[in-house]
Amino acid sequence: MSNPVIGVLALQGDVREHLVALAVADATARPVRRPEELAEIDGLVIPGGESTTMSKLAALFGMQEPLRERIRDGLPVYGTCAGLIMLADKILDPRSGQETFGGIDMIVRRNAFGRQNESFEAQVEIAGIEDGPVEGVFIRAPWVESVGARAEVLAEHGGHIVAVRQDNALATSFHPELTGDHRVHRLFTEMVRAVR
Ligand SMILES: NC(=O)CC[C@H](N)C(=O)O
Repeated sequence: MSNPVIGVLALQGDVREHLVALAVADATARPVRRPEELAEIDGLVIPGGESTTMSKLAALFGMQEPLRERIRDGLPVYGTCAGLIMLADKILDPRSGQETFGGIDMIVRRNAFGRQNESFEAQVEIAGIEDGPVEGVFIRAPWVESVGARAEVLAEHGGHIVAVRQDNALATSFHPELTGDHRVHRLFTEMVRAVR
C-alpha cells in the first residue's frame, strides 16, 4: 500500500523536524497552510511553537473553521506541545481571544512545566509503544489537567498527564520530533493508515 499523505500545519513552529520524522515513519509529508490543501491529506501534524501565535495565524489564513470541521469529521491529527494545546477543547489559562481547533475532550494548562529555562528531558512510557520509554523533550510544555470520558490517557510524567488519545486525535506535551526516535510518529502513521 502506498504511503499515507500527512500534512504538517506550517503556520508557525518546528515544521521541518516533523516533516523529517514523518518521512522516516513511512509517510509522504508536506507542509499545509491553506484550507484547500486540507483536501489533499490523510492526516495532519500540528507542531510545537506558540499556541497564541498559531491561533492568530490560523484565523488570518482562514484555517480555523475548515480545520476544526475536518477534525470533527475524523481527520487523524497529532499535536505536540503547542499542537496539544490547539487540540484541547478547553484551555485553563488562555490569552484573551486565543482559540483552539479542539478535538480532544480535555482541559490543558499552558506553560505548566515552567518557563523556557526550565525545559528538560525525561523518559516517558507511552501506552501502545513497545520497546521501552520514549525520550520526551519538554519545552515550556503544557500538561493536561483533566480528560473527559472519551479520551484515553497514554502517558504521565511527575503525576501529570502528558499524552492523550481520543479516536483519531493524538497529543503529547513533549516533542518526539527532536530526538531521532520516531516511534510516536510511527504510531500516528499507523492511526492514519487504519482509517484511510
Ligand atoms: N514548545 C512549545 O510548543 C511551547 C508551547 C507554548 N508554551 C504555548 O503555550 O503554546
